[in-house]
Amino acid sequence: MSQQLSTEPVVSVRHLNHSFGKGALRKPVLVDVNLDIYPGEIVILTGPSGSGKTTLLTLIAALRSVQEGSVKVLGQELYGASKKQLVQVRKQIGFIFQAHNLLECLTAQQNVRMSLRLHHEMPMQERIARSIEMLQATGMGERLDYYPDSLSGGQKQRVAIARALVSEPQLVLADEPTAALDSKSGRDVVEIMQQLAQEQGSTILLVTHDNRILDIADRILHMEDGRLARDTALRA
Ligand SMILES: Nc1ncnc2c1ncn2[C@@H]1O[C@H](COP(=O)(O)OP(=O)(O)OP(=O)(O)O)[C@@H](O)[C@H]1O
Repeated sequence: MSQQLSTEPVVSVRHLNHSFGKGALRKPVLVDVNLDIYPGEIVILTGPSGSGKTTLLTLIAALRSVQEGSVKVLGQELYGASKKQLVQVRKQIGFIFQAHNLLECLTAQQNVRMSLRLHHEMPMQERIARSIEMLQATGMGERLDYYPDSLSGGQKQRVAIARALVSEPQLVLADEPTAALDSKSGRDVVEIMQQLAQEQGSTILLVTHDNRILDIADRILHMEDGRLARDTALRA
């Protein structure tokens, strides 16, 4: 990706090591991980269960502390960063998880609008308009006022995508977004993610076991035993 080499990476990881447990029970989970992800890339992180994918994703998400090495996200070094700095980074990331984490007491539209609550400068009318627009873009325009318990798994995941993307984050992190879905719904949700991210110029890092969606990636990173074993470019 020659044109990207001159661009600053959105995510840059150097010599990252991570362990769980202490003393004799200490278990290394990530071993000397190095990677760069550039603006606009869709990168899939795959590998066997227990290979460290979620641990790596949560470190990049500023959801756990970096023990050793460097993790730079959107220009901020996370090693040694303060709580305030970590919160600041998290605010700029869109999250999509397997368990969509929608608030059951809020409608689809209210769930999406929640994502804009930190945008104090944005008038309420605009927040509402953007939330509706994003739900329409994910094919949920007919169900704006539905509560999560009356939506199917695929529909909930579409709401979760709308919620993650409505603030136009530079970085979207997704952990098994299709795991709870049948193959058609799974394909649909990743295609929506791909299309919206392309329109917004967002970068996506997506952890999955789902071989049916690998082709949406620009690059596939394969983890084994805590190491990055392969880095395969699908599109130059
Ligand atoms: N909080 C924790 N405390 C102790 N060990 C943990 C913790 N979280 C994860 N582990 C261990 O770290 C290793 C890597 O876990 P991780 O969840 O990162 O793997 P994964 O590749 O995402 O797996 P899967 O595909 O099954 O989700 C596993 O052996 C797991 O048991």
